[in-house]
Amino acid sequence: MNNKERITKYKEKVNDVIQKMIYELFKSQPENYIDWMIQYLESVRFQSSKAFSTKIAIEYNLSSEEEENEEVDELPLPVKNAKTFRSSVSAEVFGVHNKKENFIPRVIPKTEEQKQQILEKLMKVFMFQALGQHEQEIVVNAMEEKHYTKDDWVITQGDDGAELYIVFSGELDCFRKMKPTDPEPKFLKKYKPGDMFGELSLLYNSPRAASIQAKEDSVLFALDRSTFNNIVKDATIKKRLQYEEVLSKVELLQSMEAYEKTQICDGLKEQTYQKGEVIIQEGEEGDKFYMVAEGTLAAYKDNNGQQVEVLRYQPGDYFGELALIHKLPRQATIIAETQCVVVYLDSNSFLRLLGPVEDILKRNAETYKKFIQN
Ligand SMILES: Nc1ncnc2c1ncn2[C@@H]1O[C@@H]2COP(=O)(O)O[C@H]2[C@H]1O
Repeated sequence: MNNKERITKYKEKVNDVIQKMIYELFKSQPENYIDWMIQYLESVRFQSSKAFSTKIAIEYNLSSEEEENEEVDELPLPVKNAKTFRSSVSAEVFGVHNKKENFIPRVIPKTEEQKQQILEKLMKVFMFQALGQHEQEIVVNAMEEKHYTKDDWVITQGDDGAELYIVFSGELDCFRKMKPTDPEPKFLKKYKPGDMFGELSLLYNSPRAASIQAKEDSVLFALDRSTFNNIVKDATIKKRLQYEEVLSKVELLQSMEAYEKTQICDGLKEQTYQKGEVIIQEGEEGDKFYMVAEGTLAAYKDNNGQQVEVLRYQPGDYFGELALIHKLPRQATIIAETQCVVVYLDSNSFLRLLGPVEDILKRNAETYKKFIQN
């Protein structure tokens, strides 16, 4: 490429950003347009960094023609040509258009019994678990009961999304066309009572990434975009961004789909240990699976009263799976060698979310079979 061509290409790139910014600016007409533009450009910088694309990494639409033959599950930025599924992610993701101050939550009348039933289901969904009582009440009040008969489509891939759903009763199937040219969508998963879906387009202001059909008569509770935005969206995005980086270092999870990894992020809890603190004690019952986010740790086994070091862990490593897979007592004591940050899943979430890598876990566990008591 000669210098003239380079400048032309450069101009195109700069113009593209400026034109989009002006378009968004005129659309929202903020009073303080300088602050708005700074915020917008920061969001674009964040958006176009590689870190961002792997972090948001929720591209369930398709990208450019060159990639047309690949199954893409990352977010291609910026938006490309008309042959693709619509893939834009609005600046709303970054809070530019979020006007929280005017939020008046909707209230759909319900009996106390209905409220209790909704709350019960809500508390099984990770992203609602951390809510305070007042926020829980707002969400429960805003939920709308919806009935679908067998074969009804609840969500159609490519549509705009206005609600997320929690399954109260019934069963639904999730399908997705991986490429616009696919004749048939691929079956992805089933949804049963207590499951949640339809959150992606609310989180990232993107088109529906998959289609969902009732397999039998089903009752769902729908939460509107405005309540979702004001109560759970920021915390969920923050958590996903924060932990996707931690999970990206865990080799075990590399074969998992981006969407499955986001589900793990939602379920993670975090704990810090000081140097010398015991995270797991040999012989005890185990109910958590850990991944190392920061610091180093070591595993010791008791050998006639002597503690013998058998393994070391660093960021990206995991431990605590044996007790959960094989229902064994803890096979080693794990101690923090430095100050450590670990993220963990409880045993139910571990068994549910790590199903796709169970074989790898079992295979890897073979390597320390020699340490396991008969
Ligand atoms: N692999 C997947 N990729 C994208 N969406 C998925 C996947 N599995 C389940 N879904 C759900 O399907 C929903 C379709 O609507 P949304 O894009 O709003 O949110 C999506 C997710 O809740």
